[in-house]
Amino acid sequence: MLQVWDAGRFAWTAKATRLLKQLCNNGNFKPLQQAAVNLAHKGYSLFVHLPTGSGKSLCFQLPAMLQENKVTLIVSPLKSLLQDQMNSLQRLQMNEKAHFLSPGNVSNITEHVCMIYTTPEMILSNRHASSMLLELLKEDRLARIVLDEAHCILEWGSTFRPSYMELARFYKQHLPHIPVTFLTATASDELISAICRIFQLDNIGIPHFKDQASSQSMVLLQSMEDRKNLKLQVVPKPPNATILALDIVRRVGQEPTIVYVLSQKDAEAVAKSIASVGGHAQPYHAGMSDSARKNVQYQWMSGKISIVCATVAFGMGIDRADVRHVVHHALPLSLSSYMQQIGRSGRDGESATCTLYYDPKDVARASFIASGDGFVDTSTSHSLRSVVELIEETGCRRRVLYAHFGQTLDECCQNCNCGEPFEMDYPEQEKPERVQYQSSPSVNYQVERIYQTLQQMIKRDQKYRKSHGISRKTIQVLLNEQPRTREDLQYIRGLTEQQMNFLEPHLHMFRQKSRD
Ligand SMILES: Nc1ncnc2c1ncn2[C@@H]1O[C@H](COP(=O)(O)OP(=O)(O)OP(=O)(O)O)[C@@H](O)[C@H]1O
Repeated sequence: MLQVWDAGRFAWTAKATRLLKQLCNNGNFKPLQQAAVNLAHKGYSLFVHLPTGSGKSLCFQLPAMLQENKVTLIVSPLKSLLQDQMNSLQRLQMNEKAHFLSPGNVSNITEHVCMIYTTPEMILSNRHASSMLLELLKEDRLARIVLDEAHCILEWGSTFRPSYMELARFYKQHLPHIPVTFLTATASDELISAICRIFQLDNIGIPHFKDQASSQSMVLLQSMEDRKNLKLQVVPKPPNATILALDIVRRVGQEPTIVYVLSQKDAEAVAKSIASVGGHAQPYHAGMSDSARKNVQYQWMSGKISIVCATVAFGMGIDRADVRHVVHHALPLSLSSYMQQIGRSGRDGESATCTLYYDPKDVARASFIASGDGFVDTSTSHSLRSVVELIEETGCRRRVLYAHFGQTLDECCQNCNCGEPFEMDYPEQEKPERVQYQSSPSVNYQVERIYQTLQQMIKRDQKYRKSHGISRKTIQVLLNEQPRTREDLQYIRGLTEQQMNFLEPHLHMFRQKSRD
């Protein structure tokens, strides 16, 4: 059914193709772009989960331009991202179609405007902006809400950007019949379900093209690229800041690098210690002035400095293809952030290295920062546990990472440092103690991983329904029994014929060795 949507057979196809040529330098549609346009034009809500650089912007720009006399509201977490979009529309001489909503620029929206770009804070805290939005709603001119970088809703919504969660409340209260498009390059199954729950949308799979569309029905369009050019490594974190700085410089040399840190203070401190050992580094974080941040970004983009020590805000929308290293100075707060951040490297297809420094002591600090208020809820601890699980993995890390996002990789990528001894060559007196892994209920992680992967597969496979899914309890039994054939499955209590059919090609999953 997806092929039907991802093709040109609709009344608006000719106009959409003309607009595409204008927007993309005579290009042709990339995979799933046409499906996004067609489904949006029909009135469905969408969750577009595509890799960075795959052309997600077109998935909302084009439907916005197709709808006459209506306006699409695009909400993005960073002003710099909004500015980039405005600049590229300007280059295409299409800037009259877009309006950048800021405190000094709420009125003067001309009749040519079909896209209003803004931040969540602007809608929620600027009285003029919210009443303008409600006015558009009253006049039936609000076509759609687009939430760019949708993973921020959960990852930031409960901590340092509460306006993301408030936006969901605003939506439910005032705009529940307006279709939404969520865009992100990283989304786990859990994130997608949580967003459906928060926005009260039904994830309906791929609809039949004759179905009656509804804004409450959300269609998930996703594909993930297996970025084999990224070498994933986890190394123990030297206990001393100078030795750590030296180690970073030794690894990255003069090559374009982003070092992700957990706090603004860390960004300053790490940049300083890298600079003190000869690296060309500068900090980048939200506590700096706009001009200071722009200056660092410029220096880095133009090659004047090679290393940016940054908080999570850096990277989104930074379009530099030749980043050779992403270094995690501390734990990423979730696998979605990790995926998003490593995805900034090697976008030119050349090899790049993603190095995560791990000290078990960092887990407590990361939980504290992730919780915002020091209160660690289950979703925060679950996200962090998945990160620790990836670090602890003795097999292929890429496999674990992709499984979290519902994708099965059959073989080790041969490009992660799995199986390597977890030791480094530090000066004798500074040598960190061998990292003691915290004992963890790995079997449960394994169950969860397989459960998420199977859930994802069942959703994609039209032969099966949700009810054919396998419970966590049964997965645990299957892990214990390790069935090899369809016949073996018949001895597992409670499995239906359909479940056995579904499981049969995936029995290898239950033979992965548990690490308890
Ligand atoms: N169909 C197409 N043909 C040619 N170029 C395209 C097409 N779609 C998008 N592009 C171009 O690809 C580039 C990346 O597009 P875009 O910024 O929308 O990607 P993205 O998926 O939003 O990436 P990110 O996750 O990094 O924000 C842009 O320069 C855009 O003009």
